[in-house]
Amino acid sequence: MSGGEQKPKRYYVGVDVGTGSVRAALVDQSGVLLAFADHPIEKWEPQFNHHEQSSEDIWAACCVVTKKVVQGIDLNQIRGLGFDATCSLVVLDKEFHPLPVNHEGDSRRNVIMWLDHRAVSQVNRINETKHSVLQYVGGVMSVEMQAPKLLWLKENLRETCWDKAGHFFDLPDFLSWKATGVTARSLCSLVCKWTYSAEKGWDDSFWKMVGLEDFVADNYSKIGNQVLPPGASLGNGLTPEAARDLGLLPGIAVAASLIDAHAGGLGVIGADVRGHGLVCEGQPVTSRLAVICGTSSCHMGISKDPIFVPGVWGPYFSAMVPGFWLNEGGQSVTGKLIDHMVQGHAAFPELQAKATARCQSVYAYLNSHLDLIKKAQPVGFLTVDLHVWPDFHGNRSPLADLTLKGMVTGLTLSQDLDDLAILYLATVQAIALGTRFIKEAMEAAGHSISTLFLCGGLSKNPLFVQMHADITGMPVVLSQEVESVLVGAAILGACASGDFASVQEAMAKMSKVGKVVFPRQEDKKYYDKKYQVFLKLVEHQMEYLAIMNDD
Ligand SMILES: Nc1ncnc2c1ncn2[C@@H]1O[C@H](COP(=O)(O)OP(=O)(O)O)[C@@H](O)[C@H]1O
Ligand SMILES: O=C(CO)[C@H](O)[C@H](O)COP(=O)(O)O
Repeated sequence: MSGGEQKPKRYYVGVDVGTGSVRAALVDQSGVLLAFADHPIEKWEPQFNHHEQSSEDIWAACCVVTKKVVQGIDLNQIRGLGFDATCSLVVLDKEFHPLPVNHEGDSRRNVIMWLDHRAVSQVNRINETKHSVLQYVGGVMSVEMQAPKLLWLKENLRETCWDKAGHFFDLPDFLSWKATGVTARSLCSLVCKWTYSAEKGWDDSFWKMVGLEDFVADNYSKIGNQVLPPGASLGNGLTPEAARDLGLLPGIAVAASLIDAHAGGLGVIGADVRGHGLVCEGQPVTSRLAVICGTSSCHMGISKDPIFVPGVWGPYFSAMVPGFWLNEGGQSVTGKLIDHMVQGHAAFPELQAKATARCQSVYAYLNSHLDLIKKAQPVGFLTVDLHVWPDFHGNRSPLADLTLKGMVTGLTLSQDLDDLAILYLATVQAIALGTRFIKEAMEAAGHSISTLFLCGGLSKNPLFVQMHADITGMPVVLSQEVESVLVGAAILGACASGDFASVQEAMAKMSKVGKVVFPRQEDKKYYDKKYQVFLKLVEHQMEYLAIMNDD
């Protein structure tokens, strides 16, 4: 190439399937987002605790957003494609057609969503086995994982679904199959949600013990017997049919995928932090906790050696950063809880009208309203007598108890906008207190965490970010690209293309620090007291349960 000529640019497409929408981005080699698009996806809740989606609807949304972000680009410059998605369960028949996961027989609804809690009896029986694989999910399997859902299908939809099924995919693996025709699964999905071990493979005795011996008999062909590390290139890349659907060229590299939280982790955890005054600058990467906050929040901590944290998923080997063990704490509803509290309040129509009049989101309006009513005190002090326990959808970590319920104490007769704003604040604080609870459990087991790296939809909320800093007492790092989960998906595509030698190299080059939010040390005493009350709330809930169950 002569001196004046520029090297052709290299781009990657990342696709992120969240709970409520699909997003795509065109990303360059330094991790800058050049184009972004999103599209909503359908959700059904046919009965309480049953949550379903459609894999065809999700794929159609992936096509819409991908076509949008590559508009006007020379397609030859797109080198790789990476997918991440929620860890929902997709069911297809032997010819790869959708099968119903519901009593109504509606085959369009062929996805049991990650937050579906239908398989309570199944997960209780699985946990009673005390099988050794349970050590690698924090000691207790979650109802949100795949084994209980598979058992539910076998026990409840034998003829219409189970007997006809040919393929059970985690959603991220469904997407990579749809793009390439390759049925290999990502190590990430299988290790985190399906009890696969990166070192030992499937454990036949587990599946036999829980009543799913069918998988052993057919050598795991329905749930995956070919496993690849995230970022590995799949088959011959994008098929001509998928290329047509997505508006890309056939043959471009497609990566083995990641669960969405894990893609967020890749997108933020490896950034160069020099020059930001952060204590983690002189510490190993294991001092960083990535917190991916969307519909749910996931707390991703890595370690060189396995750490067993009761009630926190993992340790999972190489499920996020290759060569590292991962522990994944979580809160099942966070964004969804904030939306629920705000939208269910009597003053919501007034809030909506006022926010619309100012062309603001309801959250931006509430944040400025809190600033107006706080008087001389810091905003956070408005909840001195209002406390929330946030487990409206059970506790994922560190109590691993799906029977726990939400609690609010400090209600008055008021239902005005001030009341809504303060309840919203107490809910945001409860979620941050939950993060502190998880972080302390991880530290008690051997993690040493000094810095939070936040991403996901909730990281766009400055109040949410500041409360996480103040309540945990740690600085919160936000990425330069607010859509860090998409950077993580693009890192996968970049690795599959061969443009980077390793996931670590791509992480270091493509994730960048944006803003850092430091804790207000002067408020520490107040939040320590809120934390004390927070822990009392759950203690009291358990006491109520004991009283009511006492004959
Ligand atoms: N601009 C914003 N300001 C405040 N909160 C937001 C904003 N955008 C999204 N959220 C919150 O983030 C949540 C959705 O996050 P997102 O990462 O899009 O979810 P998912 O990946 O589960 O689809 C919503 O429930 C909402 O509470
Ligand atoms: O279990 C998870 C990750 O392991 C997530 O909670 C699940 O994938 C949903 O993610 P999101 O809240 O971003 O939609």
